[in-house]
Amino acid sequence: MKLGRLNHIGIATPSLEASLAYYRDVMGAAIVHEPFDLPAQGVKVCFVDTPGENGTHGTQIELIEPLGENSPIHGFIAKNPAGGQHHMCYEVPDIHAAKAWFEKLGKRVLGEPRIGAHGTPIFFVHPRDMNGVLTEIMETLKEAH
Ligand SMILES: CC[C@@H](C(=O)O)C(=O)SCCNC(=O)CCNC(=O)[C@H](O)C(C)(C)COP(=O)(O)OP(=O)(O)OC[C@H]1O[C@@H](n2cnc3c(N)ncnc32)[C@H](O)[C@@H]1OP(=O)(O)O
Ligand SMILES: [Co+2]
Repeated sequence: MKLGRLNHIGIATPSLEASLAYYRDVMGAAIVHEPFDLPAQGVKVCFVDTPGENGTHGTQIELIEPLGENSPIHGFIAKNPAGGQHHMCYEVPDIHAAKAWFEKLGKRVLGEPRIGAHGTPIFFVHPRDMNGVLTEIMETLKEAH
């Protein structure tokens, strides 16, 4: 597998509202996206864009707040009540080929590929197998022509 673009950095937060105020007032970010619920992933999400090339956005900050009783980030927020850096997400051209690659290396893929916040398939690889970093793999969005 070849390392792809860093699509987003996931930041867990107990309050999306407070985190958005921080990125706007302290970091000078223009907040252009609305928060939305992703019940299938147990999180409420809002993206913050960083600047990219030619007026596009670059790597995004993905703010995630627990949603529902079984949120996968409940444990993280319990250990880190103020929130913090939670995962890093890299793009790949083919999600199934990427999953096979990590599994062949003996890495623990957490569940089957499912649709993530960008509408393309994602999966996670256990942080203890990835140098301490919870790693999200995301299939690159194929633009409509
Ligand atoms: C918005 C949708 C989507 C997208 O499209 O982008 C998302 O990003 S959703 C994001 C939230 N979803 C997930 O995180 C799903 C995958 N995560 C999991 O399955 C679990 O969180 C986990 C990684 C298996 C951890 O489970 P948990 O029960 O919270 O923790 P444990 O206590 O069992 O932890 C085991 C071990 O791992 C360390 N750990 C836990 N979380 C992290 C982390 N975010 N980064 C680094 N390390 C982490 C934890 O400290 C334990 O370490 P040891 O004690 O040394 O074993
Ligand atoms: Co993510």
